[in-house]
Amino acid sequence: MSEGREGVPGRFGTGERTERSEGREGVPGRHSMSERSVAVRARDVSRRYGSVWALRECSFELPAGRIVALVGANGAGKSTLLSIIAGTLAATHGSLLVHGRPVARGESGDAGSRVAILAQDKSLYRDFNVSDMLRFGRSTNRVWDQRRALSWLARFDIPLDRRCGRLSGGQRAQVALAVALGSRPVVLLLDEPLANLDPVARTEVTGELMAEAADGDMTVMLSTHIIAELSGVGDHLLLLDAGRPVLTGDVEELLDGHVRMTGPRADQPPGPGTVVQAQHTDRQSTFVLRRPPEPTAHAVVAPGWTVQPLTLDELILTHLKASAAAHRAREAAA
Ligand SMILES: Nc1ncnc2c1ncn2[C@@H]1O[C@H](COP(=O)(O)OP(=O)(O)OP(=O)(O)O)[C@@H](O)[C@H]1O
Repeated sequence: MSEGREGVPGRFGTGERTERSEGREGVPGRHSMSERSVAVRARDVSRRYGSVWALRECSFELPAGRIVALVGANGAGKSTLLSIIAGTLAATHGSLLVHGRPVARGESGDAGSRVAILAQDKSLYRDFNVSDMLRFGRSTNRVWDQRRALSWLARFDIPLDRRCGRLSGGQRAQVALAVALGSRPVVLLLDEPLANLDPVARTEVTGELMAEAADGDMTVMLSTHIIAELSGVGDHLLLLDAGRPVLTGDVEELLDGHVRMTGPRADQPPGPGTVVQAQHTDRQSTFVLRRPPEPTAHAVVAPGWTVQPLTLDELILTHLKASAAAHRAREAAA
């Protein structure tokens, strides 16, 4: 047999549901989720490799039944975080709950907290044909939904009798996804899985995944460092920079909660909110503001100032720049 398995499946922990939590990390969202709707809750999760901190004090909540885009530059800690959620890697500090249950390494799981991870190097058994891969999925998972796996493959015209080694990279990604979906995970983690798909297939796959998530109350978390790939992919965002979450929340709410204000040179913006970025010329100032949640605060626009919304790309890049500046300031102060 050639390669190792792809990220077939799951992991799971046992334990009790815990208290409702309010904690938020980085930049807060507008409301905290009820216990039932939280798929993943991380508290101060950190991971060190030797002297390198890949993740530092990550605290966040991810909603159930949604598509979460995990975004960050190369080396930001995305794969490390996904591996910790999957239970294939231990955190150095902190706690992580999947549907209220602690993630523990090496356990076979219960149905309430099954996590499937599709890693970047998703190798299938090259000598297996696609049907063999499904049989393999059935034999290695306590829960197996053959119909779901088959229907995914049919939707994307993947021939069942073709050996995996003879499939294109994109088709192999589809087989790996079918096997992962067949294990009926409550959380499906996709580590840059769409890289081999062409843009049309990528849009189709993410659309289908959204439908699967909505139907089955499954949470999908997919990582990418390509911001341009993001559009329409996720409805919830977790942005990592240098191992720390710098922005997390519902994409629409985040977009709604930020504005760019441009006007005459000023030290402070004319409206309320947290300044994420300030840029000045001799005559003009531009502020990106995170607005406070109160609706009344939205109305304030001073004479001579214009207020514009941000695109998702702009929102992400602005927060990444702000995070990098804060990082430099921390280092300078140390
Ligand atoms: N096994 C390891 N040993 C030592 N350092 C590691 C190891 N795995 C990851 N790192 C380091 O931890 C940090 C985070 O890596 P990680 O792979 O989680 O980032 P990533 O966001 O997934 O990156 P990419 O987008 O390039 O895949 C990086 O500085 C990386 O070099």
